[in-house]
Amino acid sequence: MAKDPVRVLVTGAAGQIGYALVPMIARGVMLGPDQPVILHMLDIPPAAESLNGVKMELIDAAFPLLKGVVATTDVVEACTGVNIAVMVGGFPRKEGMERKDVMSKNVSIYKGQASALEKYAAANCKVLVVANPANTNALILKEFAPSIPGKNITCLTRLDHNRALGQIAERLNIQVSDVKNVIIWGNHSSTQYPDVNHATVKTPAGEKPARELVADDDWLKGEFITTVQQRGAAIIKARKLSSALSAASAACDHIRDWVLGTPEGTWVSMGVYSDGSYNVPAGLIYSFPVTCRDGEWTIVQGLPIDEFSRKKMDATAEELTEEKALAYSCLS
Ligand SMILES: NC(=O)c1ccc[n+]([C@@H]2O[C@H](COP(=O)([O-])OP(=O)(O)OC[C@H]3O[C@@H](n4cnc5c(N)ncnc54)[C@H](O)[C@@H]3O)[C@@H](O)[C@H]2O)c1
Ligand SMILES: O=C(O)C[C@H](O)C(=O)O
Repeated sequence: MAKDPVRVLVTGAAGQIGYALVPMIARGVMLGPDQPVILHMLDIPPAAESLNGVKMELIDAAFPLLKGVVATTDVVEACTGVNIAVMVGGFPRKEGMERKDVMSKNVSIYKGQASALEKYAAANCKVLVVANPANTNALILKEFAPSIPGKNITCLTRLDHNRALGQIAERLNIQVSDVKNVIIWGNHSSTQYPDVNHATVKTPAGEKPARELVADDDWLKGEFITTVQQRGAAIIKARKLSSALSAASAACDHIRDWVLGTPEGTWVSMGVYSDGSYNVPAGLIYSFPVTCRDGEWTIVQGLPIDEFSRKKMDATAEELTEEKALAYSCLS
């Protein structure tokens, strides 16, 4: 029997991530090849004509899974009945800026849209915040939508996770699909901690620790970490625009694994609210290793943390605590 369509909201849908993301969703990349979807696309009035152009292209692409398109500048219409909300709307940073430099513009958007989601989205709507500063926007959304279960509000660090997999694969000259279980801890910012201590690589002789195969601690503790931390800035420098296709693809990976589950023996990184695991201050939206099953994420517990990792995990938590205070000062 055909499945009922799932309503997926993409805010900022006329922007560059939106333009890459909506065809992926309509093709089944996010929710699977047998899951019909109805796309809800929100943008602001100056982008209305462009948003309508995206709608025209979606119709022209004749996607078999796409059962309807709502393109609107009305936040209530956009949020009504949605099962999944991918929050991309906001302003990207430009060359030379840190992600928190877009804080004052973006957090107020998230405060406003929190109420609309709370009132009009479907019960149990899953929310993914992509717009920067992603963790803090998600925190604001969570705090201003108290009736949405905290577990349903997440932010995107899967792009950083995928970047880390990519760097290990490039270094070892192997397929990226043979690398797994890297971790991004903390903020989607230059203080994030990409951790390979538990990562493994599939080899003809079985799974081996990535650290052992790379066999270069200086690189793993130095250039590997800074490359992943600074990758967003490197893309902006190269394209004069921030990452879009990789961000859209990572957003699909995040929702797909959350809804359909992570493969056995594999974890992924998601920005989720901290319950105090790994001594991360409770209540922050912090990136952890998680497994997903039956539509719920669970933080992977019990991983040994060495002193090097501890310092980096604490530094990124501290930045998130500061960002939270800054966000509230922008809102007041
Ligand atoms: N978390 C991540 O991994 C990650 C990766 C890449 C980009 N980003 C962030 O995603 C965001 C979007 O990036 P982009 O390159 O698509 O930017 P963009 O400027 O191309 O698109 C953003 C869109 O949001 C719209 N918008 C602005 N205010 C809005 C509002 N109140 N409601 C709805 N829509 C609104 C704009 O009109 C625009 O169409 C940025 O904040 C960027 O920094 C995050
Ligand atoms: O770095 C940015 O500002 C965009 C995005 O967060 C990224 O990581 O590519």
